[in-house]
Amino acid sequence: MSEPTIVDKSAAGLNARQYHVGLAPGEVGTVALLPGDPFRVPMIAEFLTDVTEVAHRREHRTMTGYYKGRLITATSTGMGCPSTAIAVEELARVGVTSFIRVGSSAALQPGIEPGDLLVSEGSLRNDGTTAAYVHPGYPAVPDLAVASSLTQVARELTAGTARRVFAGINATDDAFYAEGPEWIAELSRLGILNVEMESSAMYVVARLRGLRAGMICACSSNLVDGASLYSEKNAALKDGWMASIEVALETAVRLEL
Ligand SMILES: O=P(O)(O)O[C@H]1O[C@H](CO)[C@@H](O)[C@H]1O
Ligand SMILES: O=c1cc[nH]c(=O)[nH]1
Repeated sequence: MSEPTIVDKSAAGLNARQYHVGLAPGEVGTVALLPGDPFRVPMIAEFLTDVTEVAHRREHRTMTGYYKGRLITATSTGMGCPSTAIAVEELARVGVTSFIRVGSSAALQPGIEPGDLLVSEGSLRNDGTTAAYVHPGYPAVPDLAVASSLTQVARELTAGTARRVFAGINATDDAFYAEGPEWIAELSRLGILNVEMESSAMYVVARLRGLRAGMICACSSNLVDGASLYSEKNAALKDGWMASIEVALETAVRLEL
């Protein structure tokens, strides 16, 4: 029997239109904002001029446009680490070098309200995707300059408003409905600020590929204060998303990402 010809995925399709995101080199800029939800990509486009919808395949919708003269790309990751890792890998192949996730996330410390802003200083990797890439002890961390700028800009843009800014370590979970009371209490006891489902994959893939990444989320609920996704205060989330998008765009401009 002849030897099998094993495909090397790290070499296949490098300069091609990418299989999942549907983008080709030259169609995007160097910085991408990454919301989870495809319906939030047009919310980012509201801040941009000369907007083009470049592609929409599966959960990955992409629009480009200009913010203060800088070409910005917005691509949705879908929910969870598997599709986020694919989006980061494929966006990197077509020219993106910096990623800022603008998401929603549940708070794990008391006193944080829906709509408040949460900047990530690192992620507890409770996901399966990054385990496929790296050793269990490998850290999932943002680019330090990006994280620090997100915090600084968020504080500046929210000064004098009711919206507050928190910075700290988040958790990245795989299973939204497996977050039971014991797990929530354990994360809170460890001082974890908030939980979401994508950042660990974005951070690990970005570090492995020599790229920059950061995350700013709007608080969607508070799992230790009884504010669930189904509570009335959730209306504040949309304003929080818009605020987080503006912070990410300003960061892209200031750091020339
Ligand atoms: O609103 P997005 O950015 O999707 O983020 C959060 O919302 C989803 C869960 O409701 C997960 O994707 C989680 O990370
Ligand atoms: O993982 C997540 C993300 C948002 N909200 C939650 O309750 N859990």
